[in-house]
Amino acid sequence: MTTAVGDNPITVRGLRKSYGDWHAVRGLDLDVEPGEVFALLGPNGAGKTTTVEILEGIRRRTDGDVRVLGCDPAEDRREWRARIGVVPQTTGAYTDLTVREVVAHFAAFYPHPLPVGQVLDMVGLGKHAKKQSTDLSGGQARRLDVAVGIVGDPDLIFLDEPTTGLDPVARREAWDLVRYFADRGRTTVLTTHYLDEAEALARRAAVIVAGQVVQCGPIAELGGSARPPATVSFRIPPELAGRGLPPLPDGAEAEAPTADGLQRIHTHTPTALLSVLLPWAREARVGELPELRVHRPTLEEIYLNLIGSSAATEAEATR
Ligand SMILES: Nc1ncnc2c1ncn2[C@@H]1O[C@H](COP(=O)(O)OP(=O)(O)OP(=O)(O)O)[C@@H](O)[C@H]1O
Repeated sequence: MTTAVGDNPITVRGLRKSYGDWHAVRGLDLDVEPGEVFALLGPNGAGKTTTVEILEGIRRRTDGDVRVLGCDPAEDRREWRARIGVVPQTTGAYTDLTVREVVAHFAAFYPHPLPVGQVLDMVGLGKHAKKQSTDLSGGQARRLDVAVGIVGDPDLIFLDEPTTGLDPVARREAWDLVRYFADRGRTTVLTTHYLDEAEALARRAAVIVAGQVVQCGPIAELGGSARPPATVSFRIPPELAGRGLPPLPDGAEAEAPTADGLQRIHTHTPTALLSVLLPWAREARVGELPELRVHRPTLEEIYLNLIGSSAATEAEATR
Protein backbone atom coordinates (compact mmCIF):
# COMPACT_ATOMS: atom_id res chain seq x y z
CA MET A 1 0.00 0.00 0.00
CA THR A 2 1.20 3.54 -0.73
CA THR A 3 1.40 6.17 1.97
CA ALA A 4 -1.30 8.81 2.12
CA VAL A 5 -0.08 12.40 2.17
CA GLY A 6 -1.32 15.63 3.76
CA ASP A 7 -3.65 16.38 6.65
CA ASN A 8 -6.91 16.02 4.81
CA PRO A 9 -9.65 14.36 6.84
CA ILE A 10 -10.12 11.87 4.00
CA THR A 11 -7.54 10.57 1.54
CA VAL A 12 -8.30 7.62 -0.70
CA ARG A 13 -5.97 6.12 -3.29
CA GLY A 14 -6.73 3.23 -5.60
CA LEU A 15 -9.69 1.96 -3.58
CA ARG A 16 -11.14 -1.33 -4.76
CA LYS A 17 -14.00 -3.39 -3.47
CA SER A 18 -15.23 -6.61 -4.97
CA TYR A 19 -18.23 -8.66 -3.94
CA GLY A 20 -17.24 -12.08 -5.26
CA ASP A 21 -16.35 -11.46 -8.89
CA TRP A 22 -18.36 -8.22 -9.03
CA HIS A 23 -16.08 -5.14 -8.90
CA ALA A 24 -18.22 -2.47 -7.24
CA VAL A 25 -15.36 0.01 -6.69
CA ARG A 26 -12.57 0.01 -9.27
CA GLY A 27 -9.57 2.15 -8.31
CA LEU A 28 -11.15 5.19 -6.72
CA ASP A 29 -9.18 8.27 -5.58
CA LEU A 30 -10.62 10.96 -3.33
CA ASP A 31 -9.41 13.87 -1.19
CA VAL A 32 -11.77 15.66 1.17
CA GLU A 33 -10.41 18.87 2.66
CA PRO A 34 -10.80 20.10 6.25
CA GLY A 35 -14.08 21.90 6.98
CA GLU A 36 -15.65 21.40 3.58
CA VAL A 37 -19.01 19.95 2.61
CA PHE A 38 -18.11 17.45 -0.09
CA ALA A 39 -20.80 15.87 -2.26
CA LEU A 40 -20.69 12.38 -3.72
CA LEU A 41 -22.84 12.16 -6.82
CA GLY A 42 -23.53 9.29 -9.16
CA PRO A 43 -26.22 7.01 -10.50
CA ASN A 44 -27.75 4.10 -8.56
CA GLY A 45 -25.27 1.30 -8.11
CA ALA A 46 -22.23 3.48 -8.88
CA GLY A 47 -20.48 2.48 -5.65
CA LYS A 48 -21.10 5.52 -3.46
CA THR A 49 -22.51 3.70 -0.43
CA THR A 50 -19.86 0.99 -0.69
CA THR A 51 -17.16 3.69 -0.68
CA VAL A 52 -18.73 5.60 2.20
CA GLU A 53 -19.15 2.44 4.26
CA ILE A 54 -15.46 1.63 3.77
CA LEU A 55 -14.58 5.15 4.94
CA GLU A 56 -16.82 4.67 7.97
CA GLY A 57 -15.08 1.41 8.86
CA ILE A 58 -18.30 -0.58 8.39
CA ARG A 59 -17.11 -2.42 5.28
CA ARG A 60 -13.70 -3.91 4.49
CA ARG A 61 -11.94 -2.88 1.29
CA THR A 62 -10.40 -5.30 -1.16
CA ASP A 63 -7.44 -3.04 -1.94
CA GLY A 64 -6.19 0.55 -1.86
CA ASP A 65 -5.06 3.09 0.69
CA VAL A 66 -7.61 4.86 2.90
CA ARG A 67 -6.98 7.41 5.66
CA VAL A 68 -9.85 8.95 7.57
CA LEU A 69 -8.97 11.45 10.30
CA GLY A 70 -5.44 10.14 10.16
CA CYS A 71 -6.36 6.49 10.70
CA ASP A 72 -7.08 3.43 8.63
CA PRO A 73 -10.84 2.88 9.12
CA ALA A 74 -10.30 -0.89 8.98
CA GLU A 75 -8.57 -0.61 12.39
CA ASP A 76 -11.82 0.78 13.81
CA ARG A 77 -10.38 2.38 16.95
CA ARG A 78 -12.88 3.45 19.60
CA GLU A 79 -11.60 7.03 19.98
CA TRP A 80 -11.50 7.38 16.18
CA ARG A 81 -15.09 6.19 15.86
CA ALA A 82 -16.23 8.75 18.45
CA ARG A 83 -15.07 11.53 16.11
CA ILE A 84 -17.24 10.31 13.25
CA GLY A 85 -20.97 10.83 12.75
CA VAL A 86 -22.87 8.53 10.44
CA VAL A 87 -26.33 8.93 8.96
CA PRO A 88 -26.71 5.79 6.83
CA GLN A 89 -29.10 5.41 3.93
CA THR A 90 -31.36 3.13 5.92
CA THR A 91 -31.50 2.48 9.63
CA GLY A 92 -33.44 0.03 11.71
CA ALA A 93 -36.26 1.00 14.03
CA TYR A 94 -35.23 2.03 17.55
CA THR A 95 -37.70 -0.23 19.31
CA ASP A 96 -39.49 0.58 22.55
CA LEU A 97 -37.82 3.93 23.21
CA THR A 98 -39.07 7.49 23.02
CA VAL A 99 -37.42 9.91 20.66
CA ARG A 100 -35.51 11.56 23.52
CA GLU A 101 -34.42 8.18 24.91
CA VAL A 102 -33.07 7.09 21.52
CA VAL A 103 -30.91 10.19 21.18
CA ALA A 104 -29.81 10.04 24.84
CA HIS A 105 -28.89 6.38 24.36
CA PHE A 106 -26.56 7.20 21.46
CA ALA A 107 -25.21 10.35 23.17
CA ALA A 108 -23.86 8.10 25.93
CA PHE A 109 -21.39 6.54 23.46
CA TYR A 110 -19.56 9.83 22.97
CA PRO A 111 -17.15 11.71 25.22
CA HIS A 112 -18.50 15.18 24.34
CA PRO A 113 -22.05 14.87 23.02
CA LEU A 114 -24.24 17.84 22.18
CA PRO A 115 -27.13 18.39 24.62
CA VAL A 116 -29.98 16.03 23.66
CA GLY A 117 -32.62 18.80 23.76
CA GLN A 118 -30.53 20.96 21.43
CA VAL A 119 -30.12 18.12 18.95
CA LEU A 120 -33.86 17.39 18.97
CA ASP A 121 -34.59 21.06 18.28
CA MET A 122 -31.99 21.14 15.53
CA VAL A 123 -33.64 18.28 13.65
CA GLY A 124 -37.15 19.59 14.31
CA LEU A 125 -38.16 16.82 16.71
CA GLY A 126 -38.34 18.93 19.88
CA LYS A 127 -42.09 18.67 20.13
CA HIS A 128 -42.02 14.92 19.51
CA ALA A 129 -39.42 14.16 22.22
CA LYS A 130 -41.83 12.01 24.25
CA LYS A 131 -43.27 10.13 21.30
CA GLN A 132 -42.46 6.44 20.84
CA SER A 133 -39.83 6.31 18.10
CA THR A 134 -41.81 3.55 16.36
CA ASP A 135 -44.79 5.94 16.01
CA LEU A 136 -42.89 8.52 13.95
CA SER A 137 -43.79 9.24 10.33
CA GLY A 138 -41.22 8.31 7.66
CA GLY A 139 -39.85 11.84 7.47
CA GLN A 140 -39.72 12.20 11.27
CA ALA A 141 -37.89 8.87 11.55
CA ARG A 142 -35.34 10.19 9.03
CA ARG A 143 -34.84 13.25 11.24
CA LEU A 144 -34.22 10.91 14.17
CA ASP A 145 -31.55 9.13 12.09
CA VAL A 146 -29.90 12.50 11.56
CA ALA A 147 -30.12 13.31 15.30
CA VAL A 148 -28.43 10.01 16.15
CA GLY A 149 -25.71 10.72 13.58
CA ILE A 150 -24.80 14.15 14.93
CA VAL A 151 -25.36 13.88 18.68
CA GLY A 152 -21.68 13.04 19.27
CA ASP A 153 -20.69 16.45 17.83
CA PRO A 154 -18.47 14.68 15.29
CA ASP A 155 -15.47 16.15 13.49
CA LEU A 156 -16.46 14.30 10.32
CA ILE A 157 -20.03 13.56 9.29
CA PHE A 158 -21.20 11.12 6.64
CA LEU A 159 -24.70 11.82 5.39
CA ASP A 160 -26.03 9.20 2.96
CA GLU A 161 -29.09 10.64 1.23
CA PRO A 162 -30.16 12.42 4.44
CA THR A 163 -33.16 14.23 2.98
CA THR A 164 -34.81 11.39 1.08
CA GLY A 165 -38.44 11.27 2.20
CA LEU A 166 -38.39 14.68 3.85
CA ASP A 167 -40.94 17.34 2.95
CA PRO A 168 -39.57 20.57 1.45
CA VAL A 169 -39.56 22.44 4.77
CA ALA A 170 -37.78 19.59 6.56
CA ARG A 171 -35.24 19.42 3.72
CA ARG A 172 -34.36 23.07 4.24
CA GLU A 173 -34.04 22.43 7.99
CA ALA A 174 -31.65 19.56 7.24
CA TRP A 175 -29.64 21.91 5.03
CA ASP A 176 -29.41 24.39 7.92
CA LEU A 177 -28.07 21.59 10.04
CA VAL A 178 -25.32 20.81 7.53
CA ARG A 179 -24.45 24.51 7.46
CA TYR A 180 -24.38 24.59 11.28
CA PHE A 181 -21.67 21.93 11.33
CA ALA A 182 -19.81 23.52 8.41
CA ASP A 183 -19.79 26.84 10.30
CA ARG A 184 -18.22 25.00 13.24
CA GLY A 185 -15.39 23.84 10.98
CA ARG A 186 -16.61 20.24 10.78
CA THR A 187 -16.20 18.23 7.58
CA THR A 188 -19.20 16.67 5.86
CA VAL A 189 -19.45 14.04 3.14
CA LEU A 190 -22.88 14.24 1.60
CA THR A 191 -24.20 11.55 -0.73
CA THR A 192 -27.24 12.77 -2.57
CA HIS A 193 -29.30 12.36 -5.72
CA TYR A 194 -30.68 15.89 -5.31
CA LEU A 195 -28.43 18.10 -7.37
CA ASP A 196 -29.98 21.27 -5.96
CA GLU A 197 -28.95 19.98 -2.54
CA ALA A 198 -25.36 19.40 -3.65
CA GLU A 199 -25.30 22.84 -5.24
CA ALA A 200 -26.77 24.56 -2.17
CA LEU A 201 -24.49 22.88 0.37
CA ALA A 202 -21.27 21.63 -1.15
CA ARG A 203 -18.35 23.52 -2.61
CA ARG A 204 -16.80 20.46 -4.25
CA ALA A 205 -18.14 17.18 -5.53
CA ALA A 206 -17.00 13.90 -6.99
CA VAL A 207 -19.08 12.19 -9.64
CA ILE A 208 -18.79 8.42 -9.37
CA VAL A 209 -19.76 6.17 -12.25
CA ALA A 210 -19.22 2.40 -12.30
CA GLY A 211 -16.94 2.43 -9.26
CA GLN A 212 -14.63 5.23 -10.41
CA VAL A 213 -14.47 8.99 -10.00
CA VAL A 214 -15.19 10.42 -13.45
CA GLN A 215 -14.81 13.97 -12.24
CA CYS A 216 -13.93 15.77 -9.02
CA GLY A 217 -13.70 19.46 -8.29
CA PRO A 218 -15.59 22.64 -7.44
CA ILE A 219 -19.26 22.24 -8.31
CA ALA A 220 -19.14 25.47 -10.31
CA GLU A 221 -16.52 23.89 -12.58
CA LEU A 222 -18.01 20.40 -13.00
CA GLY A 223 -18.18 19.37 -16.61
CA GLY A 224 -14.99 21.26 -17.50
CA SER A 225 -14.45 21.48 -21.23
CA ALA A 226 -17.28 18.98 -21.73
CA ARG A 227 -19.71 21.42 -20.09
CA PRO A 228 -22.78 21.93 -22.28
CA PRO A 229 -22.91 25.42 -23.86
CA ALA A 230 -25.14 28.26 -22.70
CA THR A 231 -28.08 29.14 -24.91
CA VAL A 232 -28.96 32.72 -25.78
CA SER A 233 -32.48 33.05 -27.16
CA PHE A 234 -34.78 35.87 -28.24
CA ARG A 235 -37.77 36.41 -30.46
CA ILE A 236 -36.85 38.11 -33.72
CA PRO A 237 -38.69 41.48 -33.90
CA PRO A 238 -40.17 42.69 -37.22
CA GLU A 239 -37.29 45.21 -37.63
CA LEU A 240 -34.77 42.34 -37.75
CA ALA A 241 -36.83 39.77 -39.65
CA GLY A 242 -35.01 38.57 -42.74
CA ARG A 243 -31.80 40.51 -41.95
CA GLY A 244 -29.76 37.54 -40.90
CA LEU A 245 -27.58 37.41 -37.79
CA PRO A 246 -24.34 39.40 -37.47
CA PRO A 247 -21.02 37.48 -37.62
CA LEU A 248 -20.98 35.46 -34.39
CA PRO A 249 -18.02 34.93 -32.04
CA ASP A 250 -15.96 31.79 -32.57
CA GLY A 251 -17.72 28.65 -31.44
CA ALA A 252 -21.24 30.14 -31.36
CA GLU A 253 -23.76 28.05 -33.25
CA ALA A 254 -27.11 29.46 -34.33
CA GLU A 255 -30.12 27.22 -34.91
CA ALA A 256 -32.50 28.09 -37.74
CA PRO A 257 -35.24 30.33 -36.26
CA THR A 258 -38.47 28.52 -35.38
CA ALA A 259 -41.63 29.18 -37.41
CA ASP A 260 -42.81 31.65 -34.76
CA GLY A 261 -39.54 33.57 -34.84
CA LEU A 262 -37.62 32.22 -31.82
CA GLN A 263 -33.88 32.39 -32.39
CA ARG A 264 -31.53 30.15 -30.33
CA ILE A 265 -27.75 30.43 -30.34
CA HIS A 266 -25.49 28.05 -28.41
CA THR A 267 -22.21 29.37 -27.07
CA HIS A 268 -19.60 28.92 -24.35
CA THR A 269 -19.08 32.72 -24.34
CA PRO A 270 -22.54 34.27 -23.91
CA THR A 271 -21.13 37.68 -22.90
CA ALA A 272 -19.12 37.90 -26.15
CA LEU A 273 -22.21 36.86 -28.08
CA LEU A 274 -24.34 39.58 -26.45
CA SER A 275 -21.69 42.18 -27.23
CA VAL A 276 -22.28 41.36 -30.93
CA LEU A 277 -26.07 40.96 -30.79
CA LEU A 278 -26.86 44.18 -28.92
CA PRO A 279 -25.20 46.62 -31.43
CA TRP A 280 -26.81 44.59 -34.24
CA ALA A 281 -30.24 45.16 -32.66
CA ARG A 282 -29.49 48.81 -31.90
CA GLU A 283 -28.55 49.47 -35.52
CA ALA A 284 -32.06 48.37 -36.52
CA ARG A 285 -33.47 50.67 -33.80
CA VAL A 286 -34.49 47.75 -31.60
CA GLY A 287 -33.99 48.87 -28.01
CA GLU A 288 -35.06 45.59 -26.43
CA LEU A 289 -34.65 42.15 -27.98
CA PRO A 290 -37.99 40.50 -27.15
CA GLU A 291 -37.81 37.58 -24.68
CA LEU A 292 -34.01 37.77 -24.49
CA ARG A 293 -32.72 34.98 -22.25
CA VAL A 294 -29.34 33.53 -21.35
CA HIS A 295 -29.75 29.96 -20.18
CA ARG A 296 -26.65 28.52 -18.61
CA PRO A 297 -26.59 24.73 -18.16
CA THR A 298 -27.97 23.65 -14.79
CA LEU A 299 -25.99 21.29 -12.58
CA GLU A 300 -28.51 18.62 -13.56
CA GLU A 301 -27.77 19.10 -17.28
CA ILE A 302 -24.02 19.10 -16.61
CA TYR A 303 -24.34 15.97 -14.48
CA LEU A 304 -26.45 14.11 -17.04
CA ASN A 305 -23.99 15.08 -19.72
CA LEU A 306 -21.15 13.79 -17.52
CA ILE A 307 -22.59 10.43 -16.70
CA GLY A 308 -23.95 9.91 -20.20
CA SER A 309 -27.33 8.34 -20.82
CA SER A 310 -28.41 6.04 -18.03
CA ALA A 311 -28.42 3.16 -20.53
CA ALA A 312 -24.75 3.77 -21.37
CA THR A 313 -23.93 4.01 -17.69
CA GLU A 314 -25.72 0.78 -16.93
CA ALA A 315 -23.87 -0.95 -19.78
CA GLU A 316 -20.56 0.31 -18.36
CA ALA A 317 -21.47 -0.81 -14.85
CA THR A 318 -22.35 -4.33 -15.93
CA ARG A 319 -19.35 -4.87 -18.17
N1 LIG B 1 -23.22 -6.82 -0.16
C1 LIG B 1 -23.20 -6.78 -1.50
N2 LIG B 1 -23.03 -7.91 -2.22
C2 LIG B 1 -22.98 -7.88 -3.58
N3 LIG B 1 -23.09 -6.75 -4.31
C3 LIG B 1 -23.26 -5.60 -3.64
C4 LIG B 1 -23.32 -5.55 -2.22
N4 LIG B 1 -23.50 -4.26 -1.84
C5 LIG B 1 -23.53 -3.54 -2.99
N5 LIG B 1 -23.39 -4.34 -4.07
C6 LIG B 1 -23.36 -3.93 -5.48
O1 LIG B 1 -22.29 -3.01 -5.64
C7 LIG B 1 -22.68 -1.97 -6.53
C8 LIG B 1 -22.52 -0.63 -5.83
O2 LIG B 1 -23.52 -0.51 -4.82
P1 LIG B 1 -23.65 0.79 -3.89
O3 LIG B 1 -24.73 0.52 -2.91
O4 LIG B 1 -22.31 1.12 -3.36
O5 LIG B 1 -24.09 1.88 -4.96
P2 LIG B 1 -24.64 3.38 -4.72
O6 LIG B 1 -23.85 4.23 -5.64
O7 LIG B 1 -24.60 3.71 -3.28
O8 LIG B 1 -26.13 3.25 -5.24
P3 LIG B 1 -27.47 4.04 -4.77
O9 LIG B 1 -27.37 5.41 -5.35
O10 LIG B 1 -28.54 3.22 -5.43
O11 LIG B 1 -27.52 4.00 -3.27
C9 LIG B 1 -24.10 -2.26 -6.96
O12 LIG B 1 -24.06 -2.93 -8.20
C10 LIG B 1 -24.61 -3.18 -5.88
O13 LIG B 1 -25.59 -4.06 -6.38
